[in-house]
Amino acid sequence: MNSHTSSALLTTSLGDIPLTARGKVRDLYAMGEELLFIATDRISAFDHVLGSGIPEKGKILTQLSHFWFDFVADTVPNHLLASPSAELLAKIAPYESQIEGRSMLVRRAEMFPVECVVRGYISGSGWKDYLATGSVCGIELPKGLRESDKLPCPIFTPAAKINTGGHDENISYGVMVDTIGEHYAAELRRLTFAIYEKASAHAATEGLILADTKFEFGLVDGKIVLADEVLTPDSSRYWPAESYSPGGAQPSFDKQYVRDYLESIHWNKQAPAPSLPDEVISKTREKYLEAFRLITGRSGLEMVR
Ligand SMILES: C[C@H](c1ccccc1)n1cc(-c2ncnc(N)c2C#N)cn1
Repeated sequence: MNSHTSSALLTTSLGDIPLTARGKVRDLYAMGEELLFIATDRISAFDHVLGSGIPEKGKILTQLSHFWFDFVADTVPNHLLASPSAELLAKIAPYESQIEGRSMLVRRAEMFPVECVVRGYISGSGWKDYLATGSVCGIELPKGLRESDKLPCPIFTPAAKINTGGHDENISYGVMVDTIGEHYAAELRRLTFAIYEKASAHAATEGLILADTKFEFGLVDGKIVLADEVLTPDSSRYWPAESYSPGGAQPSFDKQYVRDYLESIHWNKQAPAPSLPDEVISKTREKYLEAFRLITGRSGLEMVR
């Protein structure tokens, strides 16, 4: 059993810690006010979880989240548990070897039902909305933009979480205000821009364009905290600056080998997701490690925490 299958084997609980939420590539277990956030080695592409995992992907992305939580800690507090209870540590001890480095112990937060997306470049669903309406989330953009163009300034483009596992729905800031109130909407927008400014500047020093990213926030003891994973290649678009060329979709820093392979076999997206050749797996793992090294400045995958 390896880590991209282990969470499948821990489908409903980790010992007697019940599964509380399961995403395509992440699992969340809950014990009272303490949660265990596990990143698996599963990889998704074109909204499908593929038949092969990427060894250590969960660990690499978890260590990236730890790095970024620390990097922006003076801007926003986060949901990481400063001191997990002895009871929780005892409960997860039997699984430590499976989840070491790819799990975060976090505090239960009252999550805002909004994904806080910030875009420095026009791409993905933002590009589709721009083509259709000339705007994104009600924000009118200059005419004549090309796909992947850098925007005159970053834009805040929230999305409503769709629990059915479908695509989240881009909403206007006004709808966000109606949903969570003006105070929290304004504060989450401010924090989103502040974090993006710091993170994109750091990424740029390492030759990476942070094109866009998605944050999730919650309330712990009435205070806003940054939650979920943060600034990982799964929650962000990272592009290599050296090959940046607006006018079309940019190569994904981490998933391009997978995408190219799936295109090469003319995969019918209605069919079960295929497994990946060893070469695609190993090259993709190398890209995740490269992102880790560039962003953290660490040569190996020694744990941040
Ligand atoms: C979307 C995400 C998710 C993660 C893993 C698997 C499926 C979904 N999620 C995060 C929470 C959550 N709830 C309460 N407190 C928290 N600190 C967090 C966090 N992070 C609920 N869902």
